[in-house]
Amino acid sequence: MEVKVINKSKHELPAYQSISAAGLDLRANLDEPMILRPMQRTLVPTGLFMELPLGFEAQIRPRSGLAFKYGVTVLNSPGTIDSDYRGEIKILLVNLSDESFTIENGERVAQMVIAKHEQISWKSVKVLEDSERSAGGFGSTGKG
Ligand SMILES: O=c1ccn([C@H]2C[C@H](O)[C@@H](COP(=O)(O)OP(=O)(O)OP(=O)(O)O)O2)c(=O)[nH]1
Ligand SMILES: [Mg+2]
Repeated sequence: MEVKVINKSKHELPAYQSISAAGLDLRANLDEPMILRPMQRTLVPTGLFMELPLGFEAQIRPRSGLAFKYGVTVLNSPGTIDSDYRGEIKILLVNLSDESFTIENGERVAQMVIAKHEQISWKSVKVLEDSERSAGGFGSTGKG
């Protein structure tokens, strides 16, 4: 599927890093490195603008390596890019570690997965059909 994009960044368009990768790695588009102190959050610009077809969304997800090694993750994960959004794609990063993290220009700081989604219409009812689970949740099936 082709997606219209405007690339105002200093970098190449995001790419899949392997033949079957689900996510396109997104690069920080910065004039100078950004320092993210412990527990600090920031919006990282990408310089990318896109037009998703109706019925699709983009999800902004963390990169596991950054999360594991540095405690840096996407605060609103998965961030939602609506198909009618025409603004710059931004990445909401947070540093959950106890050390500062430097975001370099061009660093791949998150990944973007394009997904189909539905829009529903509500049908208000008085009763819902029962099920085996019924209202059980939040660990109701046990641990082991
Ligand atoms: O990680 C993100 C999340 C959102 N957005 C942009 C695209 C999205 O379509 C728009 C709105 O996002 P969302 O609906 O999550 O935020 P909101 O707080 O509900 O803002 P709004 O009232 O603008 O919908 O912001 C990003 O660039 N990055
Ligand atoms: Mg919203």
